[in-house]
Amino acid sequence: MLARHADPIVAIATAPGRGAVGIVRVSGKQLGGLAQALCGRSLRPREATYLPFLDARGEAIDQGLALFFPAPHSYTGEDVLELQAHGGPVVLQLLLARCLEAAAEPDQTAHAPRLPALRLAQPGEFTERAFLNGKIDLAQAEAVADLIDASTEAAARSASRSLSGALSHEVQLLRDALIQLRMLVEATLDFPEEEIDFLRSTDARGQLQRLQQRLAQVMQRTQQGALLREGIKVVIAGQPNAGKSSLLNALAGAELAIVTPIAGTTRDRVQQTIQIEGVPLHVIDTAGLRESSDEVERIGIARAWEAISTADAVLFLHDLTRADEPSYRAADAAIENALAQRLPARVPLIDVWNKSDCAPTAHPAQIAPDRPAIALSARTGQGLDALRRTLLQVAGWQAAPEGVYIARARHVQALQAVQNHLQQANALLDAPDLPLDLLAEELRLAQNALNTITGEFSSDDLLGVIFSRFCIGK
Ligand SMILES: Nc1nc2c(c(=O)[nH]1)N(C=O)[C@@H](CNc1ccc(C(=O)N[C@@H](CCC(=O)O)C(=O)O)cc1)CN2
Ligand SMILES: Nc1nc2c(ncn2[C@@H]2O[C@H](COP(=O)(O)OP(=O)(O)OP(=O)(O)O)[C@@H](O)[C@H]2O)c(=O)[nH]1
Ligand SMILES: [Mg+2]
Repeated sequence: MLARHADPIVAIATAPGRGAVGIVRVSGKQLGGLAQALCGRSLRPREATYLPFLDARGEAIDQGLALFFPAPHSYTGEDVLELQAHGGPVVLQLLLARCLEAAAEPDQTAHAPRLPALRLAQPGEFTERAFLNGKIDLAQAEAVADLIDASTEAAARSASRSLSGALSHEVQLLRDALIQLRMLVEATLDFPEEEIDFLRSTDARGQLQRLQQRLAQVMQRTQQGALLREGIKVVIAGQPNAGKSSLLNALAGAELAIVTPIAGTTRDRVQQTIQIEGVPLHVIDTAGLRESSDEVERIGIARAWEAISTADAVLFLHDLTRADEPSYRAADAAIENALAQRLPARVPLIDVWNKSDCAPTAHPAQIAPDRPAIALSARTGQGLDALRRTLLQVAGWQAAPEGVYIARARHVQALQAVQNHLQQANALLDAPDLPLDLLAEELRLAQNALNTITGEFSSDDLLGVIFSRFCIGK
């Protein structure tokens, strides 16, 4: 463990600015002396006490509630002292400074060895300690941040489920089954003469297959959770004047991008995150695609292609009122070709025929039979709901947010690694000479990958990345 984890830490736990109540929180070993110095008395464990918080001269900085959670029964698993004061930024700064000062005073009550000095907490450090002290696992610690960051009810509820251990529990069940299987294989390794018969008679294959099925279910649910947290990137592309900016504005319900009848209006990408059934969609409006001699417009078009190449889904916009013009169709066909070259096959393309309010026929010509096509009017809003439904569908959202737990791309990737190792293991079981040591190794790697989710197996780098994105005081 790193040395910094031994330091006592302090931070303002409440959001910056004025509030009804503000909290200064301290975590560390043996905080009884500090509590005594600030509160003028010893505190009963886990009991709110109304008292003055004292400065060095014994004068009250504020009157508030003090709470003392002796280790290990606290949020962090260490001693935790909470000073719940009036929520003014100056009061809280004074209390924070007083904590640092009091901790630096020599302790008159005991001849105890000098403790490490109290210091300001880094982002996420309280929660990191909760993780390091086994109060919560890594997936739960991530859920704490996701709960705080949640911008929709669906995101908040699913983060709360993960915080309660829903994802961790699924991972635990997978791990138990994996350990059973590993024990079987490792036992066989010890008795090489009987190996093949032994392994076959114990239904190792059946166990592995059941494990793979269960993994597939967990992956599916975890993908939903990751979708809820991370959303997808939807790029609106097409010829100038098709109504791309109008569509972005209609989806966002706000006049974000400039709309004019002049072809080539948009140059920069305009991005807005919208929510559909709680799923975040990062929608990007781009410059109209065409040959251009205008320097600024050419840069805009290059940026449009950059956005397209990193999209999770592309809305290919067409003007329904011009669908019968040969030159218009030729220009669309040229874009179609370029898209086919630049877009990875897995990225869904949706044909959107705009301006249905002005078109003689409400139905678009189907460009390709194997992809969704929608007619709508960005101006009147007709057809937008159908587009929203289609977007959720291509995102892979399976409705019913009840029961979804929040997850991250990192969790999905870990499960994919587990899946790959189990597939390897399956193939080895079929190999004629059954290379037991290789089989055992694949299962061991599968377990390591699984353990990265809950943090039993993790690097300091990973922890650094995860906790540094928290807010200070959390
Ligand atoms: N005032 C305050 N409110 C808060 C927190 C806090 O630290 N302080 N939290 C912080 O983020 C969250 C609550 N999380 C907490 C988690 C565990 C324990 C705790 O004392 N756990 C003990 C005892 C458990 C029990 O009595 O059942 C333990 O785990 O041993 C406290 C808060 C949200 N609200
Ligand atoms: N009738 C009708 N007109 C529309 C609709 N959507 C957009 N328009 C009009 O079409 C013109 C172009 O709209 P924009 O949204 O600026 O088109 P764009 O695709 O962003 O154009 P560029 O930025 O130049 O690539 C404007 O005059 C809009 O008012 C629609 O649904 N119906
Ligand atoms: Mg535009």
